[in-house]
Order: sequence, then C-alpha cells, then structure tokens
Amino acid sequence: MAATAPATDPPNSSPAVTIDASPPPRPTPEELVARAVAPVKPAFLRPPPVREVPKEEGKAGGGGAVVTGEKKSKRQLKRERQQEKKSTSHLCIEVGKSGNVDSCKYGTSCRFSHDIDAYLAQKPADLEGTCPFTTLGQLCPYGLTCRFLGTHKDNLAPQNQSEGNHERNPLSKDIQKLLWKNKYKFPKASAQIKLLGLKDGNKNKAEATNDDNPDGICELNGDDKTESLSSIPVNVEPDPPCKEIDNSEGEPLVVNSVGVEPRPLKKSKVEVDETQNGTGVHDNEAEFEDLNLSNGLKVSSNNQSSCRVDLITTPHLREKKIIDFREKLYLAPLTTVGNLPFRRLCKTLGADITCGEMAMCTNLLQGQASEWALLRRHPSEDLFGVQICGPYPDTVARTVELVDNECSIDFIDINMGCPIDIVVNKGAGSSLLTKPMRIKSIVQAASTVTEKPLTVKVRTAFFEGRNRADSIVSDIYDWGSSAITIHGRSRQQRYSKLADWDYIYQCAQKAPDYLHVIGNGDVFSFTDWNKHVSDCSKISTCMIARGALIKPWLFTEIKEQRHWDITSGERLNILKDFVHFGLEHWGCDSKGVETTRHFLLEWLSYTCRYIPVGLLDVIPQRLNWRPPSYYGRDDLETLMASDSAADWIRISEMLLGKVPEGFTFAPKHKSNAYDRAENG
Ligand SMILES: Cc1cc2nc3c(=O)[nH]c(=O)nc-3n(C[C@H](O)[C@H](O)[C@H](O)COP(=O)(O)O)c2cc1C
Repeated sequence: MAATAPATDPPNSSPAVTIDASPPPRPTPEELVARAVAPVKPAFLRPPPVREVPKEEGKAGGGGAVVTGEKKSKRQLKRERQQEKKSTSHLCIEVGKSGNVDSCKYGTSCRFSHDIDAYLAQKPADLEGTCPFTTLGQLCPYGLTCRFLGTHKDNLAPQNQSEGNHERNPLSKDIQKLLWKNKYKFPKASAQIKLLGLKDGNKNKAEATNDDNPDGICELNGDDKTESLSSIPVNVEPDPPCKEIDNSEGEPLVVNSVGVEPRPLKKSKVEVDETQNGTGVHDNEAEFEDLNLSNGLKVSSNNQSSCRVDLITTPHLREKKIIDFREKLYLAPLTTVGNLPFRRLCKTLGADITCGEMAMCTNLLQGQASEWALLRRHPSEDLFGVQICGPYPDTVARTVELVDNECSIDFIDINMGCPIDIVVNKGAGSSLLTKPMRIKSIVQAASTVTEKPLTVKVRTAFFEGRNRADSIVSDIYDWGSSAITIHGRSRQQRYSKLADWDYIYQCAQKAPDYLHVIGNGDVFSFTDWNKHVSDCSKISTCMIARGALIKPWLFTEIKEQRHWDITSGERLNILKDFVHFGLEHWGCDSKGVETTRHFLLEWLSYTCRYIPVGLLDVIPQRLNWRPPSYYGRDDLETLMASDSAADWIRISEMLLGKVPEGFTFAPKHKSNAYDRAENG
C-alpha cells in the first residue's frame, strides 16, 4: 500500500535559520484528489506496514511472489511428479469417481493408484462447507477425491444432473481430431476469401487432406504457425469432457433476428497490404472465378455432409442478427481474470453482456483444448460473445466459421486493441490499427461467414498522438461490423493516463446510425457511467473492465444508481460465491481447489484496490487514485485493503483451507503497479 507522500527537504536548500517543529498541514481532500491520492479520512490513516523480505524471492509485499517452503529445481519437481503419480495420493480418476477398484479398464497396468484405503488414509481433511455438486442435488463427479466428501449424499444418481446447468461450448474429441489433422473444412471462409480476392493461406493444405501429419499439428500459412503464447496468461482449465456438441443448447436468448438496413454495395478494392509477406494481396484469378461463385457453389464437405455454400458477394444482403447494446452493462473481456466463474459472479451482480477471454485464432484452429476452454459459456450468460484475435483475414474468417458452427454464442468480437508484444509482433491486436486496409479485409471476410453479429474492439491508436479510431468508425459498419468498442487509450500509452473520452465522443459522432459505439476506459461508478451515456447520445453503452475487477458490485451500483458502502462481510460473501462457482467449474478435488485458489489470488490482486465508500472524504473513488495506507472499519476490511500477496493468501485460506506445502504465487497482471497493467 502506498504511503502518503512524505514531506522531504528540497535538495540543496540553504541551511535553515529557524526550526519549525510543527508538522506540515495535512493537504485538503481536494488537494489530495488533485494529486491523484485517495482522500481517506484522517481517522483511518496509518503508517505503511513494515514487511519482511522473504529470503527466496526478495520481496513479499506489493504483489511479489510468495514462497512457502523450500524452492525446488525443475528436475526435482518432475521426478517428484512422476513418483507422486504412482503414489497413493494419486488415485485413478475412474476408481475415485466410482469408489470401485474394478471400474478402471486398464486394471493393473493403470499408471495411477487403485488403493482406496491408502488414498483415504493420506487424504487431507475435508474443507469446510458443502460439495458444490451436492448443493445442486447432483452426484459429485469427483467422488472419493472430492475435498467435501463428507457432505456427499448416497441417494444421488448421475441422471440427476440438470441439463440446464451445464456449461456450454465444450470441444468434442471428433472436432478436435479434425482440427489436429487439418481436415476440418471451411467452405464459407474459403469462398469468401476467394471472392474478396484475398490470399487463402490454408487453401492447399485443405485440398490435400493432411494425412501425413503425424503430430496432428496443422500448419497455417499466412499466420503464426504453431504459436505458443506462453507469455500470455492462459487459463489452465481442464480439458472438456468428450461430449457431442449440441448446438441447440443455449441458443441466443435475447437476440432478435431481424434484417438490417442494406449497406451500399462496395466492390472489393485491390488490397494494399503494408507487410511484405504477401497475405492479403489482390488475386486477379480469384476475382475471375467470383462470377461463378457468386451464384452459389456446391462445395464437397469433409467433416460434415456435403453442404451448399451460400456465397455472399453482397454483404449488405445478408440477414444479420442484431444485438441492441444500448444501456446494457457490458463486462469487458479480461484475460485470466475474466474467467467463467468471475463472469458468472458478475451476472449475479447485474452485468448484462459478458465476453470470453481473448482466444488466439491459430490456437483455436489447431484444436488446442486450453484455448477452447476460453470459449466456455455458463448458462447464466444470456448475452455472450467470444473474443478472437488474429492478424490475417483468412485465419480470422476460418475461426469465425468454426466458432459459429461449433459454439453457442451471441456475437463474435475481434480484438484489434491488444497491446501485448507477442500479439503485436505477429501483426495482430493493436498493430492492426496501423493497417486500416487489413482491418477492412478481416472484417469483410469474417462478417460474411456468420449471421451472428461481428464486433471489433480497438484502442484510440497504436502510437500516442496519432489517433486512428475515428477513421475506422465511419466505414466499419459497411465492412460488416455491428459494433465497435473504443478503449480511449493508445497502445503506446497503456494505462499511464486517463482514457480520452472526448475523443471517444468524437468517434461516436462520426459513426453511422446503425453502428453501435461502445465506450471504454476508467468507468468506476454509476456517475461515470451516467456521464458517458448522457454526454454523447451516440454512445450505446460503456464497457467495464478494471472497475468490475476491483468492485464487481459496480454493476449493481449502476442498476440501482447508488454508491454502495459495502461491508467487509458482504464482500467476503461475494468472494465465497466466486469460490463456489470456481469449484463447480475447475473441480472440487485437490487440483480444482488449487486452480480455484490461483484464480482467486489473481483476482484479489485487484480487489485490494477498492477503498470503502465510508472511509473517503470525497466520493466516488476514481480508478487512478493511489491509496494511502489505511485501516478498515474492522479487521477483515483492513486485511482486504492489503496489497501484500501474503495477505491475499490468508484470505484464500479463509475460503479454501491451508495452501499446500511449497505453494507459490505471483500475480500475472501486477495490477497494483497502476501504470504497468499490461494486458488488453
Ligand atoms: C487484466 C486485464 C485483462 C485484459 N484482457 C483483455 C482481453 O482479453 N481482451 C481485450 O480486448 N481487452 C482486455 N483487457 C482490456 C480491457 O478490456 C479494457 O479495454 C481496458 O482495461 C480499459 O478499460 P478499464 O479502464 O475499464 O479497465 C484487459 C485488461 C485487464 C486489466
């Protein structure tokens, strides 16, 4: 926690003649606000806590890594993992689930233990609370390995599971295999790419069905091949169960299917690509063939039965479903922290629209389970979009076709604002803002392969001072986008200054009537939200990101038009709900408990920035205020204000029991460094 600025002697000041011992007068609340320091009432101020520096990592507080127990080498950890698999603590999943040693088809050759008695003898004591599945009246899929085993009921049968509660958008093994072998066909995307005269990086691969790819890795031309986004925080969600996809499940609940105003027909222009790699160049031959294609073409399909592809030469004729974004509370896509349990929590607190974490097109096209986990949708997410990110029209269009075919979603958002180096260096995310023609071809190609609304999310610009969003806003509707979200900062600026809402308003003024403009940046109270939607009638709504992370009840505040002086107990209940949703999603065995803890800790690195309403001399709190060190109104409120990872771990232990031996945690987003939050 930052301390209030100490009074320091000015450098090289001349020797003082008289010594005034009285402390400098405390700045007024208005002066503090002017210096972006939170005006906490003097009665609650305290000196910054002195923290011990941990021997191993060099820092404990301020979001640094916390290590409990000795640090081990990678090799040692691997050896231990292998030994552990065979140890009694690693009970075979099938045996654990059924409680029957004969249920595993691998019998004695199974790599995991079948010794139920030995497993139960070493299993840690149950956690406090009830099994989340028992609470739902369902049979717990984790059986003996559940950390709430004592609360299981005998009389529940598997069929007791309520279908309506199932998470949607699992990746079926069949589809994953097709993707691995590069045998999934994209007739709509290929045809549109051809029609637009763009290069189809996958054309040859798709035609020569790739049987000789022993690793099952598809190589994608024109894109970032077997990209590993190891530096991007990736959700470590479990592989989805092997299930048939049922697209009837979770059909859009609030989307009306109506035709939109015809867009003026635009002839596809010669594509001028700013990069040297050739993708996106005009292809005369393809344009020739367009004449035939425009009347519809029979395309033999691979994975599905043969289908007739309705080629859209005139995007304006397609009947697009539309979403009315106006005045709906939109929870931003948030890598890592915007996971399904968090979105579910925000739904309970008043969010209307939710969006999955950014998923990379290449990884989805390769059938990577961890990336597909980012597309999961909870049934409570009744207006739900997924966000994808890719640098080329062909890969983005194929991803849109794939997601449209296999997932239950209401809209697809393309991330053109991501500032992360690994994304930008591949030509995706905010680097697209330097390539307006590429934006055009991506949107044109992608929007015509789906009837679902396509939206884009941009920043003001790539470089500070060279705003670009306004030039895109006037055309993007004609290219095929239903909405544009504008985050009022450039890529270069990251979070260093306040979002430029005046520029967002200027962009909105330039938008055609049918385009929804969604403003984004620094919304942290109902008054912020009111101001933006009333200042500019062309703004449909505001997207809320860090505001929701720091105080997810912001949605309630906006709906109820009040500043909620929430108590620490009420905040703890919100954390409990998250933990409950987390255990349901990631599992209630030891692995699921620790995954839930991990994501809880990531989130707590944001929640500590909330300053209770009752402690402030000026309300509402602003996102850019630095908090002084302060006491809460009770011990829990004080603990919740701590920016020390050790204290976040203590909170996690109140909800999920003691951390295991050797537990480490370092927050991914380092949110407490206000100007360093890097993502998005
Ligand atoms: C932790 C974190 C993760 C983010 N992940 C994404 C993302 O996956 N996709 C995206 O478009 N923006 C992402 N963003 C950016 C936000 O959606 C939003 O545009 C930005 O934070 C500005 O809004 P705010 O001022 O309300 O926080 C992320 C932001 C944060 C802080």
